Amino acid sequence: MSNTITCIIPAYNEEKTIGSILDTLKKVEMVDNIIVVSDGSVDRTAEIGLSKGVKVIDLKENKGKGGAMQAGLDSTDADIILFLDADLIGLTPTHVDSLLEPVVKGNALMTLGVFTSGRRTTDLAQKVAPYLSGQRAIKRQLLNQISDLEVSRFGVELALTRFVEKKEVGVEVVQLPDMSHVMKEEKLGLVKGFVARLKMYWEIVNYFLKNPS
Ligand SMILES: O=c1ccn([C@@H]2O[C@H](COP(=O)(O)OP(=O)(O)O)[C@@H](O)[C@H]2O)c(=O)[nH]1
Ligand SMILES: O=C(O)[C@@H](COP(=O)(O)O)O[C@H]1O[C@H](CO)[C@@H](O)[C@H](O)[C@H]1O
Repeated sequence: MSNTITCIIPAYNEEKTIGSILDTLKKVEMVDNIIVVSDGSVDRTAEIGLSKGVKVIDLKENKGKGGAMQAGLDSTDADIILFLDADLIGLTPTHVDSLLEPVVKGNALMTLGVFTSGRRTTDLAQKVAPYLSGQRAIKRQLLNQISDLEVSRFGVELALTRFVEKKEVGVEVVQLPDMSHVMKEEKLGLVKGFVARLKMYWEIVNYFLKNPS
């Protein structure tokens, strides 16, 4: 069976890291298309995406992570979607292959990537809450059944996780060695970063409160 694979990268002001992620992705044979969704970025994120020759959706207003992911989905009919964050450090083609293979081979409908042996802080966060990871490959047919991604903001990972749990769908957890991401406090400074972190937690809790079961 032939599977088309599109990688969607929601990106909000990620000019420092998006370029190297795209360089890595372009080396992966299995990936047919790459879409960067610049989520109201005010830096060079969209420009860098275009300079790397990938499709860029340049949202004029910030819709939140879930909204950016949905905008990417609306513009592709690929059978398998790979979601990656735009602030990854240490992404290699092997990581990408390991996220895709179980879904391509039909051994899982979704994979979930978890950082290991990267940096202590980011490893720990994913150990505590692996289901919040932004690195996943997932069959399109599943995504079509989830109606509220667009409005979920940072609740999007919870939305995906709860959906697959409810449907009792096969999920494979994939270890992503030596990978990390740039933390909010590193991107924005201690105070603004911490405020952004609280806002993210609030968006996750808010999604949970609105969707209690
Ligand atoms: O309003 C937003 C907030 C975040 N993101 C993207 O979603 C991913 C994960 O967000 P972030 O890096 O802030 O979360 P962290 O990985 O630090 O938890 C990154 O690619 C962000 O650029 C987005 O598209 N819109
Ligand atoms: O690991 C975490 O606790 C958070 C926050 O990361 P940082 O505080 O920026 O290191 O990041 C994850 O959770 C977000 C919300 O579900 C996801 O969108 C991110 O992709 C994921 O890395």
